[in-house]
Parts: sequence; structure tokens; C-alpha cells
Amino acid sequence: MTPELLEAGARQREAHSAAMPPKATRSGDREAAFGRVLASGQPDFAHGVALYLEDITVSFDGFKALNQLSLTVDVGELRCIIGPNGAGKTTMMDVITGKTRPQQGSASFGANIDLLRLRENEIAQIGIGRKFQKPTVFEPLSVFENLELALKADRRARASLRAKLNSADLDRMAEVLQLTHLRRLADLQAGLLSHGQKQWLEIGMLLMQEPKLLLLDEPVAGMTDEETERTAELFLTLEGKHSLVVVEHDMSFVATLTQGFKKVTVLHEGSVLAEGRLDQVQANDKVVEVYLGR
Ligand SMILES: Nc1ncnc2c1ncn2[C@@H]1O[C@H](COP(=O)(O)OP(=O)(O)OP(=O)(O)O)[C@@H](O)[C@H]1O
Repeated sequence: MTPELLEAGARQREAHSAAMPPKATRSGDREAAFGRVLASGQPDFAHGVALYLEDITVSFDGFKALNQLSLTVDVGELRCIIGPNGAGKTTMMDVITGKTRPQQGSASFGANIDLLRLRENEIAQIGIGRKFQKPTVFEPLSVFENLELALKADRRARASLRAKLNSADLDRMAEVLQLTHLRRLADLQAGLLSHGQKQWLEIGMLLMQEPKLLLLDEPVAGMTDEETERTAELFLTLEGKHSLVVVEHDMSFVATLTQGFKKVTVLHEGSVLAEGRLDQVQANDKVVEVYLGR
């Protein structure tokens, strides 16, 4: 993607938001939902749930990649999703982000936003960020410029990439650089970063857009042990401020992320096979069979 495309995308998002049909009850640019007043187009998290998937089925030529999948993720929760190859983890993320449409089921962001009625770019705009396995940073640009682009691509009326950064923007960038361990490398060309640093930069670019829900697909694949540890630290810092869904095969990374009583979801053949603490699901006979049977 080029800076021009990013800017065009931001303009398109702006135009679409303006054209969105009004919701049930409106007051100025705010709408009533379950008795609370929300800014227009904002997810309603009052029930504490960020993501609801219910009964989702996706078939490819009759093969069910997702088979009546139901899952909820709480606001601020860090949820790890594990499962053998082909379990449907990527397809699930594709449904949440609008890349794949299910034949059956419902998916909502907060209590009020029907994800199945939105396009991919609209879903990104309402606060769902996705990190693919392979980093896709702009290699000729510096770390700072990559963050700047991500920030400006998210702007609405002031969407122009030519707009000057204000002090709040600079503060935000400094915070993200700090979080992602890239502060000292801000002026370095992104192409010169290590694989792990590129992954952090891409996560930083998502953070510039202040997502409410972050989907992270095998974020530590190809990272060194030290980079993996730092990534775990980063995610644990983000937990609570954002909801995170982490798909990962690296069990020691999952163990670090889920210390305490955090829930892990095991997918198999497109459905939830087990859910619970990591030690509980690892001791579950059905889970053992699925993994050993690979
Ligand atoms: N576009 C497609 N056309 C046909 N089959 C597909 C398509 N996308 C996915 N599948 C199949 O659906 C199943 C689920 O795939 P998916 O990529 O979601 O699994 P996964 O859990 O992410 O696997 P991995 O851990 O290997 O990434 C697999 O059997 C896959 O071959």
C-alpha cells in the first residue's frame, strides 16, 4: 500500500461514514443505545463484551472452515486462540474483519454494531485492527514516518497527509515508540529493522489508530526468544486498554500471556473444542487427541 492509497482509503471511510444510514434514535450526532448515549457509529461496550460471534458457519465448496462457531471476547480481555493447522483460526479473523462473509451466524462489535453489514475498511475505521503474520511496513520510510502515516491515514476531516502533527500527536507517537521499544530507532529506515522490530512497528502503526480490538495472527512467528519475551510484555501492557485476540502456536508464549486465570480458546474443525485456563485445556482429553492426531 502506498501513502496515496492510505489517504484515499481515509477519504473513502470519511465519505462512507457520512453516508451511513441513521440509527434508531438520534440526537445531534449521537445515538441512543440501550438507554445510553453513544457517539454515532461507536460500539456499545456497556455489557462488557467487545466481540460476539454466534453460530458462524463458513463453507468453501461444501467444506466447513467454520462450523457454527460461537465465541465472545470481553472488553479489555487478552484472549489467546490455539488449535491445530486448518482449525479455522484465520477464517475466524477473516469473518471479524469483513474479508470473508459467513453463510450463517451473527457477528457484532459491542452490543450494537453488526460486523456482517460492514465492509473491511469500515470495520477498520470503527476500531478493529488486524495484524497479519507477515510484517507490512513501508520499508523506505523511517520508523517515525511509518507511524505518522498510520496516524494520518486514520484522520477524518483533517485526513490530509499534508496536515501538520500537533503536540498531542507527537505525544502519542512518543508513547507508541516507547511501548514498542523503537524510541531509539525512530529515524532508522524501517527496511533496516530486524524481523521482530518490523512486527513491533506494525503493531505500533495499528496502535496509532487507537483500535478497541486488536487481532494478532501468529505475532511471534520467526522472532528470537528475546523478541518474543518483549512482545509478551507489550501485549500484557496493552491488555485492559484494548481487547486483544492472539492466534498463536507458540505455547510458551501463550503460557506467558495467560498467566493467572485467563481463558484460552481451542478451535478444531471450525468450532470451539475447549475453553478455559491453558493448563486445563492442555489436560483435556479431546484437545490432547486433536494435537497428537495431527
Ligand atoms: N479460500 C479458501 N478456499 C477453500 N478452503 C479454504 C479457504 N480458506 C481456508 N480454507 C480451508 O479452511 C480450513 C481452515 O483454514 P484456516 O486458514 O482458517 O485455518 P487455521 O486454523 O488458520 O490454520 P493455520 O494454523 O494452518 O494457519 C482449512 O482446511 C483451509 O484449507
